Amino acid sequence: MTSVVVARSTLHHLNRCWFPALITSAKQSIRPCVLPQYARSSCSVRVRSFAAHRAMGKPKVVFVLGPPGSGKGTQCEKIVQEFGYTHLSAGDLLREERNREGSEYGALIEDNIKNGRIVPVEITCALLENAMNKTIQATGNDRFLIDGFPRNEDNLQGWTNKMADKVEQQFVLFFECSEQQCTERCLKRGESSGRSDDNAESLKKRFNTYINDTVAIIKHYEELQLVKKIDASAGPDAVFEHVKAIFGEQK
Ligand SMILES: Nc1ncnc2c1ncn2[C@@H]1O[C@H](COP(=O)(O)OP(=O)(O)O)[C@@H](O)[C@H]1O
Ligand SMILES: Nc1ccn([C@H]2C[C@H](O)[C@@H](COP(=O)(O)OP(=O)(O)O)O2)c(=O)n1
Repeated sequence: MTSVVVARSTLHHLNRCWFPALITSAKQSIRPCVLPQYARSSCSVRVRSFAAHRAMGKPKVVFVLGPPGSGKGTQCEKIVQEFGYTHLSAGDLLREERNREGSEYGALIEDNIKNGRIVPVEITCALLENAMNKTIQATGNDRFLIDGFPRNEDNLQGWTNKMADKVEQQFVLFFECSEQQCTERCLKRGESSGRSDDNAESLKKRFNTYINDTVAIIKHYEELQLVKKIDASAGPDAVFEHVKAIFGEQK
C-alpha cells in the first residue's frame, strides 16, 4: 500500500494541541483513499512548512452532510478525482481510531457507533485536525471535504471553538434522500461493508439521531445561506452532475 509518512516530531507537535493520547504511533501514514489522485501516484510529495502554508491563506473546508446512506462518501470520492480536494470522513477516522491498537477511546467509539449516537466532539475534532495537518504537511493540499461532520450541537460548538477561525468555510453540501431509500442502500452496503452499524436496528437509531440532531445543524447553516442542497435519490453519476455544477461555480 502506498502511503505518505509524516515525521514523528511533527505529529507530536501537532497532537499537543488536542488529545495527546490520540494517534501516538511512531509513524503515521495517510491512507491513499484520503489523498487526492496526484498525491497517491507520487512518492515525492511536496512538503510545505506551516509558515509558508499560512502565507497562502487558511485551509478551505466544505462540510458534507446528509442522512446515513445518502451517498456522501461516494460523491466525495468523485469530487476528489475531479476537483482535487482531500476527503476526510469523520466516520472513517473514528473507525480507524476505534481499531487502533492501544486506543483508549476504542470502546467508547464503538458503543456510540453501534447505537447510532454521536461521539464527543473532543475526539472527532482532534482526529479531523490531525488529519488536516498531516495532509497539509505531506501534500500541501489545503482543500478539504469534511464528510459527516458537524452532526449535532456538540460537534458544532466544538468545531466553532477550536477550528472555525483557522479555516475558510466554503459551503455545506447537503445530500437529501428519503429514509427508505437510504436504509435500502445501507442494508445492501452492510452485506459486504463489515460495519457494525449497517443493520436494521442500528439504522433506526442512526436515523433518529439524524432527524433529532443533524437536521438542526443543516438548518443552522441554511440560515447562514451556506447550504447547497442536492437531490441524492438518483444514481451516483446523475447526482454527480449536480455536484459538479456546484464546484464548477467556485473560484
Ligand atoms: N446515488 C446512489 N444511488 C444508489 N446507490 C448509491 C448512491 N450513492 C451511493 N450509493 C451506494 O449506497 C451505499 C451508501 O453510500 P455511501 O456513499 O457510503 O453513503 P454515506 O457516506 O452517505 O453513508 C453504498 O453502498 C453506495 O455504493
Ligand atoms: N461527526 C460524527 C460522524 C460519525 N460519527 C459516528 C456515528 C455515526 O453513526 C457513525 C458512522 O458515520 P458515517 O459518517 O461513517 O456513516 P453514515 O453517514 O451514517 O453512513 O460514526 C460520529 O460519532 N460523529
